Amino acid sequence: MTPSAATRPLHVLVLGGDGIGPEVTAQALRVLRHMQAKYALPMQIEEQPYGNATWRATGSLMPAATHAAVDRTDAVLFGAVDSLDRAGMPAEERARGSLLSLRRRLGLFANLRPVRTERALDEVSPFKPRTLAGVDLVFVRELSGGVYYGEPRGIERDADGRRRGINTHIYDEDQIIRAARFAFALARGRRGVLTSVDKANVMEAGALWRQVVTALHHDEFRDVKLDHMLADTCGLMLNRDPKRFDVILTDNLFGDVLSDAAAGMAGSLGMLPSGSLSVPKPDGRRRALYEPVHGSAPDIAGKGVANPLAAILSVALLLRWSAGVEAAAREVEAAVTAALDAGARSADIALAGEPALGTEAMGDAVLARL
Ligand SMILES: NC(=O)c1ccc[n+]([C@@H]2O[C@H](COP(=O)([O-])OP(=O)(O)OC[C@H]3O[C@@H](n4cnc5c(N)ncnc54)[C@H](O)[C@@H]3O)[C@@H](O)[C@H]2O)c1
Ligand SMILES: CC(C)[C@H](C(=O)O)[C@@H](O)C(=O)O
Ligand SMILES: [Mg+2]
Repeated sequence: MTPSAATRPLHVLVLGGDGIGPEVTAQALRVLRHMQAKYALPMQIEEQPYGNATWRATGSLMPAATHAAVDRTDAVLFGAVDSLDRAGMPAEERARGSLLSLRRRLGLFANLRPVRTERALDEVSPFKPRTLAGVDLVFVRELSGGVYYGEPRGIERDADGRRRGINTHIYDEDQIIRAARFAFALARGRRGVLTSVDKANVMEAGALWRQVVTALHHDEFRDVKLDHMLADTCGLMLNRDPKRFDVILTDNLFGDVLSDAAAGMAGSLGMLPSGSLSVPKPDGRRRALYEPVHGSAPDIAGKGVANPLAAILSVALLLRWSAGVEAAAREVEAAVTAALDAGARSADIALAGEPALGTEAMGDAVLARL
């Protein structure tokens, strides 16, 4: 019999990955271990190698031991992948070890990307303080489908020998319902407003998306206010009137692009965390993966200057969604705010001429407040 989630320690698998991934994850892990001790959380933490350096050393992006750990874990704490630095890597290895196959293997479908603004960073953001004040939104990015996974895909030659790249954007209604139900329920527990974002005007999958979300709203969530918005308009509204948003439900590709675009509000991509969830397993737990929204940042990797706050805030999401300890999650978020209020700044969120802290010193600034 599967031990119940209440009796089995939460297994957390740490995969630092590439570039700044290991640097920011090291700070996130310090915070996780601190909170584990402080709240006496039943948690088993395991680190495993993953990424391009692992491939160079072992011939595998994700060696067998890492694969096995993925199969038994409840929650992955992930750093970043560099999917561009893979010259010479066989296509099967890329596919086998990719972040997309990891997400699929874990059954992740709901990618939460909260965007909050910090008053201390008003000057850093290109937006006006009056636009930023009170921004508190969360993307629910559908993570299992769309153009990321649709078949056929590939680069082929047409009859004239010209190459063409092919990707296919597909959503079935079960995928839409699953993500939408999650997003409606989330909105119900927040300010009760869901904005569903699609391109129903040009894409059949978008038209279906809109129909399915509308029907689900009618059948199960009439107490939530539903708005539909085209994805390009959403891009505009995110910088004109971001306060109008509470929960934004959207597909895999639009969610990827729009969440990076929203990072400007938070002052830096180095500020945005994310958490991705599966449907509940038989023991009641959802499998999950927590990672910063940003990537491996090759331009600053190895210098010890990356901002670890997105990774640390991803730990807050782990504490909330996988460990179920809301108080601990809030404490981490409050410690980040307090560190910023006290002037702690990594280079990406420092004003010109302002002294900047390195990655570890930013971790220290948060830990000092926990
Ligand atoms: N989930 C992921 O692992 C993930 C996400 C996005 C991109 N990527 C991969 O990362 C690689 C690089 O992509 P990119 O450069 O377009 O995007 P990126 O997110 O790595 O970096 C974009 C810009 O933001 C800066 N930045 C990002 N995170 C930062 C942090 N924590 N502190 C300070 N500055 C930070 C970088 O220095 C860079 O200037 C690519 O191979 C891409 O596929 C991975
Ligand atoms: C690295 C890449 C596959 C990934 C995505 O597009 O999902 C990244 O951009 C993200 O935002 O997590
Ligand atoms: Mg992205």
